[in-house]
Amino acid sequence: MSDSTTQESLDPNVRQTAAELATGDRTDTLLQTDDLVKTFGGFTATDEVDFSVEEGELRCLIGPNGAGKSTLLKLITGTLAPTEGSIYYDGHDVTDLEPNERVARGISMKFQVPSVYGDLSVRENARLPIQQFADGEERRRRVQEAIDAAGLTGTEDVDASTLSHGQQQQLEISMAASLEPDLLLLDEPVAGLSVDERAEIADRITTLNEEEGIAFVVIEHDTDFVAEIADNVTVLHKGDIFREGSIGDIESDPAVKRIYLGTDEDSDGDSR
Ligand SMILES: Nc1ncnc2c1ncn2[C@@H]1O[C@H](COP(=O)(O)OP(=O)(O)OP(=O)(O)O)[C@@H](O)[C@H]1O
Repeated sequence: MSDSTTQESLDPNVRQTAAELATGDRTDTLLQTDDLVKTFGGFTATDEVDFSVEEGELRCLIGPNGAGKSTLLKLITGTLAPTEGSIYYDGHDVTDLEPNERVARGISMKFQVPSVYGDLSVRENARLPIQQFADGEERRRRVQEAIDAAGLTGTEDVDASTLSHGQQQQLEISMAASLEPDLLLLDEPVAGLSVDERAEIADRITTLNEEEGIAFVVIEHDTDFVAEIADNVTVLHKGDIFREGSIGDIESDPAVKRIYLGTDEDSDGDSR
């Protein structure tokens, strides 16, 4: 959905670096958070986070429980409002936009818990996001494509509650992808799934990334799954970015091992 027209490039909210302004070049950064802070009462869940995603990138977000991963994704979608800081998407400041306005800009999210409507059929669920912008034959075709892409051909009329957990996750990824996002955020998409279901979700994510150019941020605990899908990994710890790199670099980093074991006092002299 990103479309940098001449009009948009005159938008006073467009953020460009001094170098870009000097040369007229734009980078390929799709998302950038700037000193993003979220506090709950006296507790800081994200602490001045500068997180970025390039166009078409597939990035995994890992970190111990409570590191602030889900909070960061909710700030990006607008489900949570930041305490301080800014979020730039496709060069525009989207910090004050409502979640639905961010969806219209191209940010889509699938939450940790499947949120398909169990008492609606597979077809009715698949139709929900599509009916906002397509009707008639185009709507029918796109709904069927979403169902087929989820591997659910033949289940169109059954209640979604009768699907397996893995099928519900597939349906929900289809629903998020049918909004034609440029950035899709997935919070633990394979939690509780079987080995076969995990492989199918991995396939689905890499296909959407490679064939449709959708950039992903995927929260995941299983490093084998991360290694299978991700170009790049960000490690979040105590609400801030602790490391970024390839999964190979991250897995062999002793400081990362320590934070997972909860013995990280040596790495930053702090514990939370
Ligand atoms: N609405 C809230 N009110 C108060 N505290 C919250 C709220 N949401 C999150 N937190 C706290 O913020 C911290 C970060 O939570 P978050 O869910 O972002 O972590 P996470 O890295 O996604 O963890 P996990 O891997 O366990 O899902 C946690 O200590 C959590 O208890």
